Amino acid sequence: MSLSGKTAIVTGAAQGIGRGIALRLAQDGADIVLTDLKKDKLDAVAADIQALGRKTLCVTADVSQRDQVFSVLQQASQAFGPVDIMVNNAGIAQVRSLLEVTPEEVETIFRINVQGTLWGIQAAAKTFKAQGTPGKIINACSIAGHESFAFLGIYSATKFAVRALTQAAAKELASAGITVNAYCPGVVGTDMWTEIDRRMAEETGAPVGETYKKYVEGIALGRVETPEDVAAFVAYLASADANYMTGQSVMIDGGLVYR
Ligand SMILES: NC(=O)C1=CN([C@@H]2O[C@H](COP(=O)(O)OP(=O)(O)OC[C@H]3O[C@@H](n4cnc5c(N)ncnc54)[C@H](O)[C@@H]3O)[C@@H](O)[C@H]2O)C=CC1
Ligand SMILES: CC(=O)C(C)=O
Repeated sequence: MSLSGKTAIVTGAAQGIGRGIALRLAQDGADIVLTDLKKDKLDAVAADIQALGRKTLCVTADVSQRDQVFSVLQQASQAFGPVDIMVNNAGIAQVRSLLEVTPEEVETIFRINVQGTLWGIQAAAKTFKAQGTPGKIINACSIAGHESFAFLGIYSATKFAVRALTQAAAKELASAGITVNAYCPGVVGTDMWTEIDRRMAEETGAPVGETYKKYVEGIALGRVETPEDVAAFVAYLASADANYMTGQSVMIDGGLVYR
């Protein structure tokens, strides 16, 4: 489905799933506003997208800071005019026992994964309403937003919260023609999983590589997920083909968690 003439914003676009989504939406015809904390990596993704003939804008921003997220939307509008698609992808993982996790650690992950998504929903919805246009908001949830995992309890709680925000935002924004959905990947071979595996080894004493292997063995389709697998589904959510869908957090995990 063509996204020609559309402008999309992708947070956490410097690497991993966000990079994959940005490239796929550009392949489908959208101009892309890329935002992340990592300026150099953003510039490299922008170069790849420009090679596809699409326009880009890179904005360094921290999604946990509401004013920075609103500034991204403002800069996007100034550069490209109306914004059509907001992908709230940025997030961090955390491997910690529930008995040991500290208030500071809980606060950090909730500020990024939950508040970061909320500020993205707010800024995008206010922009779409001011433009008087429909729009699509797409959030990064996870299999961990449907089933909580040991030593990933706080991370899972943030993703359950993303699912709650997705449902409430869909209900609040439907009358404005704004749809809100979320993608729920399983085990995607990005830096996030390298770090989860490393920290699982520290927390549980499992050999490095063991946790990753165990999770991957549970995937019915028998292979690790790629950013492109996730991006293909996000491209559908961003397209007119998904116009009648809202409030859903859908598994795209190769068959790992069944709901
Ligand atoms: N890798 C996986 O297996 C899965 C990932 N997800 C979710 O998908 C999203 C992307 O994950 P990955 O690409 O794997 O992670 P990643 O760690 O490879 O990339 C995350 C990106 O987000 C950026 N980021 C982190 N904190 C930020 C902040 N405060 N402000 C702006 N940017 C920030 C990082 O700089 C990085 O470029 C996350 O929300 C994650 O929770 C969900 C399910 C599975
Ligand atoms: C990183 C993630 O969302 C998991 C545990 O699948």
